Amino acid sequence: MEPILIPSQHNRLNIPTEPNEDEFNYKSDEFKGQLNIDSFEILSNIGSGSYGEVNLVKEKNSQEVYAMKKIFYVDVNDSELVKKRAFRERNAMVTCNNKNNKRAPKLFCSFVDSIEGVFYYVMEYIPGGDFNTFCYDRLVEGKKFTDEEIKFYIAELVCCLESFHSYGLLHRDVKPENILINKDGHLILGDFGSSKQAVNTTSSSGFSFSGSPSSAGSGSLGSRSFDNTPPNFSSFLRNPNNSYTSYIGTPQYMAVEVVQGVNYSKLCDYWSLGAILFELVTGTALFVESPDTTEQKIRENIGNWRGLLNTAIQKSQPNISKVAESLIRELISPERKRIDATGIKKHPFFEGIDWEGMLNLTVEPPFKPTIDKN
Ligand SMILES: Nc1ncnc2c1ncn2[C@@H]1O[C@H](COP(=O)(O)OP(=O)(O)OP(=O)(O)O)[C@@H](O)[C@H]1O
Repeated sequence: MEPILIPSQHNRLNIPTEPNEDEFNYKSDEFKGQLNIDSFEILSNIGSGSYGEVNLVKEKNSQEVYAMKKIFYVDVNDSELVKKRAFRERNAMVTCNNKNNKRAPKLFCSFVDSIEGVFYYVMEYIPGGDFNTFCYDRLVEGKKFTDEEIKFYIAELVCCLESFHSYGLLHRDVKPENILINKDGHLILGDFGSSKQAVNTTSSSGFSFSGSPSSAGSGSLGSRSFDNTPPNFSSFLRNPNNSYTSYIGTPQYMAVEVVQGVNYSKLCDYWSLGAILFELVTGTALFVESPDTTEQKIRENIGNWRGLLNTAIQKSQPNISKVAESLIRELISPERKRIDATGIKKHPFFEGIDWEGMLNLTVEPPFKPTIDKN
């Protein structure tokens, strides 16, 4: 299901009509090629989403292989919104690069072709496919995830989210399709088009933060604003006065506060994690009754989450352990009560887990993808 955005909410953002190439163009230290589409040979199509497509490409000089995402911004429904998403994505990836984040695809370069109206991102190719396909295949094979497997994958996602949030970024579209599997079987968080960066609006009293409209439009923002990580960042994200209200995400995984259009914080990503946990444990989606369930109905279901969660948990007995149920209820919960990474790590569901190893990607994944060498 595609992410939903309400354009009027995004028009607050002041983005130049023509994308500023200086702000969008980016080259990592390792990348020696040209910022030009002609420097790449397209090998195959890897995937496509609502805003563009991702191809496997080879840089002609170095013969290095990359995943290239292209996003078209002319002749599309809401060009300004698409541009805004493109800058957000670019900025979030640059931030992750600067922080040497191992849980995000590395961005080698980004550039814009203003004649064709396309944004390009040249990323590290993550070859194990997406987590949605992986889960779906398991379901079709009738192989349920074991508790140990679920523990591993949810812990990996906690590490992804914790690092992302630590830079002041909210992902806002956490769903299995946006999670990639690397060659070793570790999970990597992708698709930052819906992300939001808090802005350092230094005040006389030191750091203060707001969801200022300029956050998505500034090309260098990702690398600049969090060089001085605020001491009190997590409490900012919890503070309703400083949080966000844009309606964004993918219905089935959207937190109730996002659906209701009230203030939300990084905790919206942990609701999505709870919805994924429910799916891994039960093999069914929490707020979707059938493939015919409309987006409107899903939103209504999320509004009535308490009753639906109780019924869904009852229906899933005895397949759902008490400890898994407890973690689901800590995540699919009102925002003020929901736990974040700190709380999640202490939850008995994760008893015995090596969090240090998880963080460093040294815990062996339960599954290693077979990589097609061609
Ligand atoms: N770095 C990468 N390496 C390998 N595959 C990738 C990479 N980035 C994206 N993909 C594949 O391409 C698909 C589409 O990418 P992505 O989700 O970023 O596009 P999108 O248009 O923003 O999608 P959405 O509809 O979720 O907004 C992903 O589901 C994934 O399968």
